[in-house]
Amino acid sequence: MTTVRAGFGKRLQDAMAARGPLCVGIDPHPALLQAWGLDETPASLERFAMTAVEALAGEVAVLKPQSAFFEIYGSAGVAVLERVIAEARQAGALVVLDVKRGDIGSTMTAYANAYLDEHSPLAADAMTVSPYLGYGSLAPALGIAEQTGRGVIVLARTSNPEGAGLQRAVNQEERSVAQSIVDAAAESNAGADPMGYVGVVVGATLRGGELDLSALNGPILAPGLGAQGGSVQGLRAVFGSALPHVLPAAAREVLRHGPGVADLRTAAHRFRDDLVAVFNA
Ligand SMILES: O=c1ccn([C@@H]2O[C@H](COP(=O)(O)O)[C@@H](O)[C@H]2O)c(=O)[nH]1
Repeated sequence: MTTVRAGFGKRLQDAMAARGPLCVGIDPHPALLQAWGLDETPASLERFAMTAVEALAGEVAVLKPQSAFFEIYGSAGVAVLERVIAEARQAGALVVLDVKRGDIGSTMTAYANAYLDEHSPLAADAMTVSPYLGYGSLAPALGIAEQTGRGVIVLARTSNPEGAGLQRAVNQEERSVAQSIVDAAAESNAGADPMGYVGVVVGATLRGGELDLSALNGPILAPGLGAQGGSVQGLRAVFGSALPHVLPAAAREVLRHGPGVADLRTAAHRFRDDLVAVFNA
């Protein structure tokens, strides 16, 4: 295990300051492949994903490949994912691998080694994890992330409508499940400056005021912009004073402008400029 530079919180803050607060998802949906004139083969997957990397990795703060869309193609798809991660990082983007893993501790160690260890071909800057087996079960991933200067981003209050029933349920301490995840992440980040390595996912599709994010001291990944109905203009209402820690994310909203590299870049720049205006308002 090799330690990389500064911690993930600091690296993310620097990237957002330099390139703007935008994370673009690399989600090779079958419908997007078709819209780009591509078929559903590993060669087309590679063409799609590497075009997105070429257009965006030198421009935006974070790229977030969605592992599922690569896994569809088996080992050929995973090989493309390896290339996406390596070349995006080489071009200066931070890579958050959206894999949403979560398991008992011993297996969690293996997942963390797969996605966060420097020597793994799939090592990203951060991975998404599911806390459904309990926040404590994520400890191996938190440990490896902290030691290697990487991040872990924990599902808290997701962007999809089906998440509400489970995530808004109230526990014995009268905290919602989502709030208890935010509170646990806040404990992991305590004392970190400028912010810690444990992020949470909170959808950009939510109404404001549901969660207290004031003590988190970590990144807030906010998917759901565009295709899922979340709006850039609505971000301040959703996140309030936590907005400086928010990393807004969109995949289809940017990728639908392909397959031209220049068109993708222009769409990302426009999106980023809209976000900067809202963050600075
Ligand atoms: O709460 C969540 C957590 C993750 N996602 C992922 O983000 C992208 C969203 O894609 P869009 O095209 O911008 O809708 C996708 O990979 C999801 O798995 C999320 O949407 N919500």
